[in-house]
Amino acid sequence: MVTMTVEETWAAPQADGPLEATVTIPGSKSLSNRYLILAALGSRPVRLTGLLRSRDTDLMIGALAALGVDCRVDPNKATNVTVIPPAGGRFRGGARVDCGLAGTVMRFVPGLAMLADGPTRFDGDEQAYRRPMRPLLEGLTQLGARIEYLGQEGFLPFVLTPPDRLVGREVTIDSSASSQFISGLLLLAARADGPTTIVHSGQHLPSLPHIAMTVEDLRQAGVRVQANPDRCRWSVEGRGTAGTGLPDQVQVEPDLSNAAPFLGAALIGGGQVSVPNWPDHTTQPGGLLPGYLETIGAQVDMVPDGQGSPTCRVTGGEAIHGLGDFDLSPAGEIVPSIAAILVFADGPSRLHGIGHLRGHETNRLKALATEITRIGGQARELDDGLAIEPVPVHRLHGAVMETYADHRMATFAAMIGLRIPGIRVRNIGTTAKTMPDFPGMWKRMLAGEDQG
Ligand SMILES: O=C(O)C1=C[C@@H](OP(=O)(O)O)[C@@H](O)[C@H](O)C1
Ligand SMILES: C=C(OP(=O)(O)O)C(=O)O
Repeated sequence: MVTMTVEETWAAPQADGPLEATVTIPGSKSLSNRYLILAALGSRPVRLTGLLRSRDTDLMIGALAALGVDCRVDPNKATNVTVIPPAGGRFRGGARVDCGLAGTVMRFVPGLAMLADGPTRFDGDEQAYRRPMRPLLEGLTQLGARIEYLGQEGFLPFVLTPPDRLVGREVTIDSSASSQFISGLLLLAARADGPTTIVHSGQHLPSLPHIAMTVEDLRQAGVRVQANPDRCRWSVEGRGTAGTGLPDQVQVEPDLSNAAPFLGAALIGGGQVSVPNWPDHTTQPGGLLPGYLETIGAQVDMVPDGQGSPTCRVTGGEAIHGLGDFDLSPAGEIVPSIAAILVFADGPSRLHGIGHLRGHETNRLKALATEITRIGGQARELDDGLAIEPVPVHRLHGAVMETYADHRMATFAAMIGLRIPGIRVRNIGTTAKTMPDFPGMWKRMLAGEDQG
């Protein structure tokens, strides 16, 4: 294990007065990586604009390149990328795919490997070896794949050998550990010969907005999908080698989950933070954020912007309220940001429906309980979530906070540091998983520099 001195940690800046900032948020990780996959599954070049460029999307671009997809980055603007699928829609076998710690890469790219002309080897960060993979790989096995596990069964690393031909059929998996298993199968099903029906057999299904996002993006790519989330069934028209047909150019929405630390800062630090280009309609779970923040005590205004989408302006209120018993299963990925705000609440919160966060970048329930306790707060894991009790702010104190290679634990710690002096953060660079320059953006927000 690498140990770090205090000097190597990042001193989280405190808010020394009410915030007054406009922050432009880079493209959505989830949309960027879906569009990259959907473009690769098509038969014509697609130009993606406003694409997120961060570790997770660069890993996706690297994975596509390894499989024979030509991804051309605009030399004048790195967020514009043209994706050129391989001729005939057949991906290059014999590839090695590095998934890093990216759920979207490890759960979506094996689908592409089903259409390759040879086996593909999947590997990733050591920490990724603990992220669940088995239900996805069982689904792919039902579609004809052969999986050879190279480490622990059910986890990375593994080799996937594709079937000679991908034929649609009914596939049943338990997706309670991650919605990404269903999304990965849905994306691939667009290229099957004949229809595919995907059935979820488990009790709980997290992150339903992310599944709705996959369905909407497939439809945008001309693929017919019947979605019955209430019955846990999704059917996809298989378009065979005709593949998907995204428009020639697709603009990516800002990442609304990455907006959460900045908008949440207005509650913790006081004042106002605005995020421009807030989509009028979105499938991103971050679309639920304005409503959550209002419940917690913020004032939220959607300020019209004349021509484009409105600006979301969040103003911190007098008090921060606990959420009581609250189901966060639709928006698990923003739990660390919500939790950071709730540390300062005047009442308790019991966040439910998020047991699957134990299989995220790290065991987030354990990490959040540990880090809240470390600064003098009170939190404990629940079977399906996290309980946070109010503690007077003068009892909270500085500490060196761990981030567990988890970008959202790093932004969580930065949020805590807005109000508590002496917070230092280990490995702030881990935020590069989904945000290219979080420390710079945070500093500019605190300085009130307009990033709009
Ligand atoms: O499909 C996606 O883009 C995602 C789905 C969610 O995964 P889980 O269902 O595993 O939480 C989310 O947490 C993750 O950040 C991104
Ligand atoms: C869970 C997350 O990421 P991943 O796509 O790696 O699952 C996340 O970003 O919060």
